[in-house]
Amino acid sequence: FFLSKKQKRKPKQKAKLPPGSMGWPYIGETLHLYSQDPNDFFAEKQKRYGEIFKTHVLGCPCVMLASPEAARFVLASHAHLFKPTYPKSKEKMIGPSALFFHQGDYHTHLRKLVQSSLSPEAIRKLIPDIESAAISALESWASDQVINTFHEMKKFAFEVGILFLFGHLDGKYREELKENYCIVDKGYNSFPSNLPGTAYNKAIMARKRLAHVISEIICDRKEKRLLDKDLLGQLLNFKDKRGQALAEDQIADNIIGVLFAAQDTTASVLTWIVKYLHDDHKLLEAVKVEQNVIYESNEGENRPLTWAQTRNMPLTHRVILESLRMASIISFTFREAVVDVEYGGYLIPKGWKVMPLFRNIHHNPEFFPDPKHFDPSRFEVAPKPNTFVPFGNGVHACPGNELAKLELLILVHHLVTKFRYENDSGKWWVPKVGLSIAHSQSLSKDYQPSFGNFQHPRIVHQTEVDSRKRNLILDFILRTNLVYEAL
Ligand code: HEM
Repeated sequence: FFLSKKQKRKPKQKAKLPPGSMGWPYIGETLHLYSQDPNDFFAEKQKRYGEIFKTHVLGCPCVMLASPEAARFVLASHAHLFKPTYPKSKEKMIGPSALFFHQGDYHTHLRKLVQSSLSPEAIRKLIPDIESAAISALESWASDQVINTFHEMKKFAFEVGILFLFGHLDGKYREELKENYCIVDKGYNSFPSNLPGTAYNKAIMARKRLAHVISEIICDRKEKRLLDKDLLGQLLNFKDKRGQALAEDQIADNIIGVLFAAQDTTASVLTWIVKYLHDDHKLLEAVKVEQNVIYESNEGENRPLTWAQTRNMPLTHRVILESLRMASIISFTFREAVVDVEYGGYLIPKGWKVMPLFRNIHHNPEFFPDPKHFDPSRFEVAPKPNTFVPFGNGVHACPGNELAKLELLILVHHLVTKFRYENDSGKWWVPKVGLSIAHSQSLSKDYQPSFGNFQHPRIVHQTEVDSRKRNLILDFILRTNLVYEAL
C-alpha cells in the first residue's frame, strides 16, 4: 500500500528538450547562420529535425518553431508565457518605453492609442497626402541618375510615417527629424561602443536631439491648443485610470519606435514589388490595366484617389499579399519564455528565446503549393488560418498593416501608370551594401508633358544578391548586437 501511494505521488516526468544542435560552446550556431543564406539554414534545420527544434544563436539558446499552430501558441493563445525580448543597446536607441518592448497594461494602453490612430477612418483621411508623397517621390526619380530603390522607398515611407505621427508638420521640424533619424538609422546596427566618433555614439547623440525636437513640437502644439487626432495627439490626450498623463520621454520613445517599425518594413516590401513586377511581364501588364482604368477615371492626377478606389484594386492587392509571402521580410520574431513551458511534448525552458519562423510557414508547400513561384492568384482563395502571418499574430501583431497596404497600393498605382520598365543589362554599384549587382533594370517614364524631358530615370534594383543581405539585416533588426553584448 505504502509503495503504490508513493508511486502515485511520483512527479510527472519533465518533458525533454526539442531535437536540434546547440553548435559550438558559446558561439553556438551563429557563424553557421551568418555564413549562409538564412533561408537555407532554417529550411535545412526543419528538414532534419521537424517543425520544432533547438539551436544556439546570437549568444542565446533558442527554440525555433516552424508550424502555424506553434507560432499561434507563442504569439496569441499563450502570449502571456512569452515576453518580447530585445538587446539593451537597441532598447536604448529606440527608447525603452516604446510599446513593443512591453507586455501587460502599459502595452495594452499604448497599443489602443496606436490602433485608433491607424483605424480605417483615420488612415482614409491620409490618402491625399500619401498620394502627394508618392507623386513627389516618383518625380524625384525622374532624373538621369542612378538611384537605389530601397533608399528611395525609405524616403517615401519616412514621409508617410511623419504624416501619420504628426499630421502636417512644419518644414523646419521635418528636416530636423529627417536629419537626425538618418543618423540613428545608420548607427543602429553598429557595434554599441560609446567612444566618440563611432557610428553608435553618433546615433545615440542624434537620438537625444530627436527627443529634443519632439519636445519642441509638443510645446508648439500645446501653445496652439491643437487637438489633432494623429498619433502625437492621441499620446498627448491619454490619461490612465488614475488620471496620469504620459511623460514626454514615453511619448518620444513611442513616436520614434513607431517610425522605426514603419519605415524599413514598408520600403523593403515596395522594393520587392518593383522586382516581382519586373520579373513577370504578363502580370505587370495586367496590373497596369487595372490601374489605368482608375487613372483614367480620375483624369490622370486631376482627381485624387479615393478610399473606395483603393479598396477596389483586387489584382494589385493580391500582388502585395504574394510579395509579402514570397519576400517574408520579417522572417521571424523573438520572444523569451517567462516560465518553463511545455509545447507539443517538448520543454521550452524559462529564459530561452523562442522564434516563430514566419518564412518557413510561408514557404511550406503544404500551405502554399510551389512556394518559390510568385503567383498572386493563390490569394484568390483565403489562406488557411494562421498560415499567412506577414504582420505577425496575437497581442503584438502589426497595428500598421492597413496603412502599410494603403501606401503600397498608392505607390504602385502611380508607378505603373506613369513609368515603364526597360531592360538594362548594365551592372551597377550600390555603395551602401558594397555589392555589384548582377542584374538591374531601369524604369523609363512614359512621355508626360508635365514632367519635362526626363526620359530615362534609372532605378538600381536590390536583387537576389543584396536583398539576401538586406533580409539578413531585417531579420536581425534589433537583434544583431546580441552577439556583441553577449561576448
Ligand atoms: C509592410 C510593412 C510592414 C510589415 C511587414 C510589418 C510587420 C510587422 C510584424 C511582423 C510585427 C510583429 C512583430 C512581433 O510580433 O515581434 C509588427 C509590429 C509592429 N508594427 Fe509593423 N509592419 C509593417 C508596417 C508597419 C507600419 C506602416 C507601422 C506604423 C504605422 C507599423 C507599426 C508596428 C508597431 C507599432 C508594431 C509593434 C506592435 C506591438 O508590439 O504591439 N508597422 N510589424
